[in-house]
Amino acid sequence: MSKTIKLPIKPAKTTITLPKKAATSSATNQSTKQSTKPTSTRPVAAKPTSKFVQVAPKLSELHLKADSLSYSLIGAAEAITMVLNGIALPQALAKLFSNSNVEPAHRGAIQDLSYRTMRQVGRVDALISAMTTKAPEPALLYSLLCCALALIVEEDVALHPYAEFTVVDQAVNAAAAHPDIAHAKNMVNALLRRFLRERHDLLATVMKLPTAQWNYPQWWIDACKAAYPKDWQAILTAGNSTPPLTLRVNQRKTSVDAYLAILQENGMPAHAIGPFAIRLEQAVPVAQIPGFMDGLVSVQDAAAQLAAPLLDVQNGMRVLDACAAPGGKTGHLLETADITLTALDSDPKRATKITENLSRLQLNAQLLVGDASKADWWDGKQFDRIVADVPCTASGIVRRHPDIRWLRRKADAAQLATLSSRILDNLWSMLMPGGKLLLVTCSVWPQESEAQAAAFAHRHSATRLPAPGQLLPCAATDSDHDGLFYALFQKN
Ligand SMILES: C[S@@+](CC[C@H](N)C(=O)[O-])C[C@H]1O[C@@H](n2cnc3c(N)ncnc32)[C@H](O)[C@@H]1O
Repeated sequence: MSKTIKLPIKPAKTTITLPKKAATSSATNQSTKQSTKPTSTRPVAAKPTSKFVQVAPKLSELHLKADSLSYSLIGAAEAITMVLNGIALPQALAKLFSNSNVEPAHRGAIQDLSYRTMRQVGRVDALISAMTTKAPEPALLYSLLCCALALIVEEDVALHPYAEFTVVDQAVNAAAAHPDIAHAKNMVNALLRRFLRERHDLLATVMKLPTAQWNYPQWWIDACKAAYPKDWQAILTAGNSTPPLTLRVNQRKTSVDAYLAILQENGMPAHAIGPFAIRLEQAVPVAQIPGFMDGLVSVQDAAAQLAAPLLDVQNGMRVLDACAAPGGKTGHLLETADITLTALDSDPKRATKITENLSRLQLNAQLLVGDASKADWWDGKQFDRIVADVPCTASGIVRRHPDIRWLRRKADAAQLATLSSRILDNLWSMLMPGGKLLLVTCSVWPQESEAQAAAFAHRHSATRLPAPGQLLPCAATDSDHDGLFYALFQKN
């Protein structure tokens, strides 16, 4: 059954596309006909930690105004360069912000630009390739071109957030301000102006490449087509959309109707999209969400909100949330019934997020750092209910993490499925007879989801209870959610 998520796991560190060819100013002046032959995008293994990452001047040391587009462009280019070196975008941004003391007020613009660029990497990479004869170097130069092109790549100029010539000027200023790429400011100017002159022809040429058309690596497009021959285009399209801000109402403190009224009073249009789910029409920082700090609501995708009701927890039960960080489902389970909950995660840093979330919700759980495929953390008392929100490729949440598709490798799904099957087998022995185990993934790859569930049920003669199965990512106005998989098992 195909329908749609869960929270981010750490993407594997290694696989992004780095340019094989670098730009030269003279190359940018070649005619479109000569140089716009479509070439495939260039997924190659990431280079080891680059010179840039180690020695680049801090953003704060560049002579740029922090509220200028040049500053955001070079900041985003630095983040994208880290992604090219295999670092996940959220970590890259966190590193950039702390290393360069970027003021909170200026982080949003860099973040938006970085995410926008990651959603367009396949296309802008093909455009750079079409306009150059060798890869722009250093990587920061390539990233700056990607960020600038991402702002002007739409054919429909009405969709551009800035005037095109402003983007060109600010990108040139950004290059000029950074000692590593100042030498290439004329090339930046030439390439971007050439794009503006020849946009139509250049786009018509590169859009023949699936990687440029869809903004995914070729292997990903092929895998999606093979798994979903009818739905692959809709799935890829949903993965390129900007996700909404969806809230989960804390039923211990308020109701959907009461909270919608609070939002209305605060001039924040929103509507219900699930039993506890509310979608805000306009995303805002969490600090601006009424009652967020008091635990009235949490941020959680609508599909992820299905876990707690599916697990059917009752007062007094012993419940294990086996891969719990940052605690989205932990919080929801505790909001649902008076249970004794153990929240386990193998990553100590991520586990601290569970504490933060539960303290905001004023709820309690036993927090453990440990490996769900082992039993060294277990007290030997079986659980009535277990959630196994296992580590996966996160292929169902690429709209929230547009870098994942470029960081993942084709073989990751099989490797993660092997780890998850060990976790599931181990957890099954910790479940009471008659108890229920919920398998969750935020993947759309069958080997991590339905094939995993079927093999597990077969190995353990487990009864499969009704569950949504594969929810495909969906970005419609009436139904908006990530791509999650749910299978529910009962121990006989
Ligand atoms: C998809 S996230 C969980 C999201 C969480 N359930 C929520 O709703 O907020 C998967 C989690 O599994 C954890 N993990 C990975 N391998 C693990 C293992 N062997 N044992 C326990 N946790 C693991 C990761 O650190 C990550 O936090």
